[in-house]
Amino acid sequence: MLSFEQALEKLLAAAQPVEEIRRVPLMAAAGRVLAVAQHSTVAVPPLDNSAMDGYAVRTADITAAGVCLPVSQRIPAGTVGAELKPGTIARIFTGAPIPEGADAVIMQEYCEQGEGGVVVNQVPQVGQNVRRAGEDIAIGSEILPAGIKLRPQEIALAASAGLPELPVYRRVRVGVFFTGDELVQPGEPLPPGAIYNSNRYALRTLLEGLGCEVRDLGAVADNLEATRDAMRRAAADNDLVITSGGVSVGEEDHVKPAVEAEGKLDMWKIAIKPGKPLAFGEIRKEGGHAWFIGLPGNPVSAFVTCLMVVRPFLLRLQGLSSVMPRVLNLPSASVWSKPDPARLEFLRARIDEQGAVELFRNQGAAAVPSLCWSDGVVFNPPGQTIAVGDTLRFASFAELLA
Ligand SMILES: Nc1nc2c(c(=O)[nH]1)N[C@H]1C(S)=C(S)[C@@H](COP(=O)(O)OP(=O)(O)OC[C@H]3O[C@@H](n4cnc5c(N)ncnc54)[C@H](O)[C@@H]3O)O[C@H]1N2
Ligand code: MOO
Repeated sequence: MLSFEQALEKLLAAAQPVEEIRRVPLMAAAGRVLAVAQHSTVAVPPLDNSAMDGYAVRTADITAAGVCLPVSQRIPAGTVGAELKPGTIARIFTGAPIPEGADAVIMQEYCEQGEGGVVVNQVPQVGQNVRRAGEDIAIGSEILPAGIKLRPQEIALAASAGLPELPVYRRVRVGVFFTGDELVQPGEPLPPGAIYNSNRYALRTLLEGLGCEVRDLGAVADNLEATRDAMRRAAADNDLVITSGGVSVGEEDHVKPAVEAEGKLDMWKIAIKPGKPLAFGEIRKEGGHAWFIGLPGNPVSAFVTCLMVVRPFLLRLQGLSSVMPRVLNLPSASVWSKPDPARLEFLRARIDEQGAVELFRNQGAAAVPSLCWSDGVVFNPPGQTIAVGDTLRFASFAELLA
């Protein structure tokens, strides 16, 4: 058996970011992966400006509270004032540039109308309520590193530096299909011995959520010719082909022989639960190959291995530099007395209001409700029992599915 770390190491050693890079308008860049680091060609803010509505002053003119000074100009945001005459103050608004000669802004709450001017009821400090040019973004500085997924906040940062478009990696294309004579689609009647094809729905929505273009070939007849044909079609336009089922030791399935006939296959046993059997390989196509990953058929196994094993591989194809989920150390609210002696368990769990981890009672490899009830998974090392209060390593679905 491979350890979880060994399996990831092998996968990540194979994965390279897709080669094509395209420039897309900023508005279309959310959710994409930035291919080239970005630097700001402007300072933000561009000029020293006021953080408050009030009066721009020369601090030397106001050595005691109660001084009355004439207002020599008015500076709304979007305009640039003249040099501030000594012995005067300037009406100024939030975001407006500080006039030459002024070195502080007094909030209007500390000022009142006086005879022939404004009475200032505060002694200002130099720099008070002044936002310095470049204090948020220095000109020429790197604002976005390559290899990050662009969220609304990164789009905002690019916009504030005036960038109209960004270079992103092309979306990764994944072909999926499903074999198994027992599978029927939701909406169809369920004959004896049949089950609904839930993996199709799980994997397709999960992969789309991770930013992939998914080509879904649907259910494929359970014979070698149809499976080989589906492998070729799934590989043709795509970077990666994913199937579920037929990777264990049974003889009924055609996924393994189809991949062997159309490319190369490596059968792995990974010391994880759920999700021990996994097929990794490649399918030949014009000009190269598509990667192949065969997930186990059990619905929870397929879902969890897709998140824990396929996801890092996929993120690397997408061009992301950080591919492992953040793991938090949290106290357990549950007991776990029957750990697997040899495999790392991914236990479905949720976080209670105290921030403690509760384990779902049914950790079976087919129990889809465990995924819905949970907020994420606990990484439980082989043979480790759990008592209330023990520290658990937890990764959240909120992060794994985004
Ligand atoms: N003798 C052994 N038997 C099994 C072993 C083993 O080591 N020795 N491993 C077990 C483990 S672990 C898993 S996981 C499964 C994986 O089996 P396969 O990947 O070959 O999957 P199938 O046999 O095709 O299906 C397993 C299970 O999942 C259901 N299934 C399949 N596809 C779907 C789908 N699209 N949607 C919903 N459910 C699906 C299928 O009906 C079976 O119930 O093997 C164990 N056996
Ligand atoms: O470990 Mo299998 O993946 O039982 O479900």
